[in-house]
Amino acid sequence: MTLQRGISSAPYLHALAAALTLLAFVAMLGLELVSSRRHEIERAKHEIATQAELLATHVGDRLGKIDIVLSTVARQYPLWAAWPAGQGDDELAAHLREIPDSQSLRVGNAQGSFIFDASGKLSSATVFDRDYFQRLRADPAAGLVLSEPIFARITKNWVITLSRRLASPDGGFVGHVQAAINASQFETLFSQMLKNQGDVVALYDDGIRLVARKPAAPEQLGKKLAATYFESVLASGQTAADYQAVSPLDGVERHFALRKVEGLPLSILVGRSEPDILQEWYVKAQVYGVSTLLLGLVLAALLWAWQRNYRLALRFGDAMETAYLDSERRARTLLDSIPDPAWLRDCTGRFLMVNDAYLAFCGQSRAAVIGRRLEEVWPAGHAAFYRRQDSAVIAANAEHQGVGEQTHADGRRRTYEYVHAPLHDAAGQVIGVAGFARDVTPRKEAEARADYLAEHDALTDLPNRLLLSENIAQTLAGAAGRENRIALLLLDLDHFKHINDTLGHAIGDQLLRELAGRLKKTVFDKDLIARQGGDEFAILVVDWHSVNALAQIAQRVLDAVRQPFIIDDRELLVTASIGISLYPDDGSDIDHLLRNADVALYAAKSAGRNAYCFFKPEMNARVAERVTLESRLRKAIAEGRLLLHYQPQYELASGRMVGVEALVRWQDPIEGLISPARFIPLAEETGLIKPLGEWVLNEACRQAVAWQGAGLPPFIVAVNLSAVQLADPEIVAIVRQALADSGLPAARLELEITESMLLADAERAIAVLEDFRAMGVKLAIDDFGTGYSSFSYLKRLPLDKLKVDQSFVSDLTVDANNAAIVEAIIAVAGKLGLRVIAEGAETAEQVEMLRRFGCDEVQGYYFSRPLPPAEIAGAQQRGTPD
Ligand SMILES: Nc1nc2c(ncn2[C@@H]2O[C@H](COP(=O)(O)O[C@H]3[C@@H](O)[C@H](n4cnc5c(=O)[nH]c(N)nc54)O[C@@H]3COP(=O)(O)O)[C@@H](O)[C@H]2O)c(=O)[nH]1
Repeated sequence: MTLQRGISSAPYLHALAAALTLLAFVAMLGLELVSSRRHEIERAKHEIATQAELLATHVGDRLGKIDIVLSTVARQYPLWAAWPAGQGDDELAAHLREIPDSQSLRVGNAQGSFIFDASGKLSSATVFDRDYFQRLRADPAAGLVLSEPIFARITKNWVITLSRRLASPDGGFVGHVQAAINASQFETLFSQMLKNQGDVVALYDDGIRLVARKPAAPEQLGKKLAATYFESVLASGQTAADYQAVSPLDGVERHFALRKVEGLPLSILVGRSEPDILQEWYVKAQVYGVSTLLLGLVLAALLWAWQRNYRLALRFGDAMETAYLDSERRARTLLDSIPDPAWLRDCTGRFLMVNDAYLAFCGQSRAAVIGRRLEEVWPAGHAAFYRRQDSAVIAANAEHQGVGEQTHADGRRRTYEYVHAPLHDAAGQVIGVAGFARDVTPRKEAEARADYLAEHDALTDLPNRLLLSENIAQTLAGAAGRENRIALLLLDLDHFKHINDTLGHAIGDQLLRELAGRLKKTVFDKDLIARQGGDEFAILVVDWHSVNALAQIAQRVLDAVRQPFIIDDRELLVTASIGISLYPDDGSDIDHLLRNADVALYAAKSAGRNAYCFFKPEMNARVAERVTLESRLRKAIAEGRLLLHYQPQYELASGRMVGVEALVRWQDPIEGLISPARFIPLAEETGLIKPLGEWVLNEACRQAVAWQGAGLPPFIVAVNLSAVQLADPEIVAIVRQALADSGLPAARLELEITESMLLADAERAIAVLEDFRAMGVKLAIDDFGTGYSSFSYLKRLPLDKLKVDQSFVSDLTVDANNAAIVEAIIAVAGKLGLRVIAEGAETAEQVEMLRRFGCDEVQGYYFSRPLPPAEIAGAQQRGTPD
């Protein structure tokens, strides 16, 4: 780019140079032409001068011979007077033969008549009137006299006569001797001298009369030339002159060479016009001009072609450069779009090209890398490593792939997969190495993470079922034949589903995470804790020595679980159940240990939860029974084999039946009535409690309205709500619908809720209870005293009644502690404005003590067992025994 911009003025310089060259050439040609013109003119002048001199000499010679003859005759003529007639003619004829240029030789007398003639024939013509005759007659010193060209009267042609005076011994004029030269002889002679059409050769006498001329000018012959330079030359006595003048004869300007004929009154004038002189020069000038023109045209054409090619070349160069830059930009863009380092190095390890990722990788600027050798970019160790790789690729002329670790410029240790490939030129020679390194750290980490997650639980980061199995297998393999034993504790949270359903999975997950943390702190490091899935955890305890120790571990775990969890500012109380199986007593492989721990877990759940159980072989039978029971219960619900019994509740003060508690019964065709204590926990675990509980609610409301319709006085119907039901988001709507469907006033429905249900998620429980209260439904806490409710907490609940758990009532009269607890509950309830009902009263003593404590209501076998609906009227009428 820079180069092209730098030479962009070149076309103008070249044009200038060409123009100057052409100008110089033209100047040179001009000078040469001027010089040659001058030379041509000089040469012509020299030539015509030479011609004039030659002619003058030649004419002088020829006329001189004639003059010699004339002089001889003139000298001898006095002798002729004695000669006989005719001898003079013979003498003249002999002389005439000596001068062939003369066509005649005659002698005339003093009167101008010819008296001798070399031809032997005398002409009668007289020349007395001729100027030359008069000059000869008048001038004794006339010498040779030439006539003007005259038309010969005898020979009838143009002649020039040469005459000499014939004198008597006393000098008197006696005549003249005359030779005549045919004027055409001069023309013939002159024509030999003519080189150009415009050349002129003329012979003038001293009177500047034209004697002969070529080209012929007959009308001018004998006439005096108008005053010219010629005249002044003769006048000055010069015998030679070269000059330039316009001919008065034809008006043509010529260079003239004037030469006097020596000894004769004649002058030769040779003239040549410049156009004739310069004929060749003109051709030359034209050739030069045309050459110059052609050269100019050629130069212009070459220049044009050169410029055109130059511009084409420039455009091509621009296009090439643009294409190259585009190509390079595209390559760079492509290269830079690669998020991983890529580079090209030559065989000396010098960087040819790198992408942005490479610069980030090495932490250098582009300027610090491009054109630099490896050692200038990388520390010595790295550079040597890369150089070895390059050398191997160059030597093998083959691609090489590998994986390596490298510290990125940002300081992070990264794993790279790299490819090195030989770089070839067009001839296939290796000229360098192309490299590409992909940062596979995330993938490697992901693979490591995947490997980890394959054996670990993502939520709690505990080993998962797979790793547990592997550990058990390994531990069992190591334990075989050893005294140390292995125990598997399977832990499951009680009512965890309730927490998930009511508080959401995020809270449930957080609870599980925190639980995992607690479990880890509870057992030894050598013991393995794994999450089996859901809310089920396994603890592999190794090297235990006694069942008691295991029991302590289990209890420690249960205690840890029971500690309140604070999650999202909520206090959550949960319990867990644990099943324990022992190696090798309860199984010699993983599957048996797991299965039997699960059976023991179920036993712990069945035993009331918040407990641990060691596996016992007979538990398997119970599990089998449980499976059977579940399917039968489903069938019973579907077939309507459930029914309700109602246990009366009496007010101690009045002895009136003030309410009944609805208690579900299962009328099995084989077993008869099955206790809810057997199937309610199963229904809760399987979810069957929802349809079952809804049925109980609807049936109890319907029955209450039916009693009222049958004329019984109004009394309350208490219905048990399980934890699963309370967690149902639809529970408020279900209750409202039951009241609406039956028409039972809300104030006659009492819902019994256990303490533990409220404690699991107090905030939500309070909200639901508020909804019930708003509806007008009465609320009672069932099994009160078995939980951990504080009085401050109780105050927040919209309750109507506390139902003292029958475990306190049954020992009331024999256990002072229980009595104290019951008395305290009744006292506190009184302070909170709550009514108290005691359940499980079986004896009059118990009733009496409860009355003394101030208990409001009593329910128990002492008054009545749960009764079919039809018997409630009787119970109502009977009232209390006392
Ligand atoms: N969620 C629901 N739970 C229910 C429903 N129906 C019953 N149940 C619960 O089942 C458990 C066992 O009930 P059940 O066998 O009916 O026993 C009740 C009474 O028969 C018994 N009781 C009453 N008085 C005495 C007594 O003097 N002695 C004695 N040994 N037992 C007595 O107590 C049970 C009533 O308990 P409670 O509910 O706490 O008031 C039991 O937990 C029932 O709650 C149902 O529809 N839904």
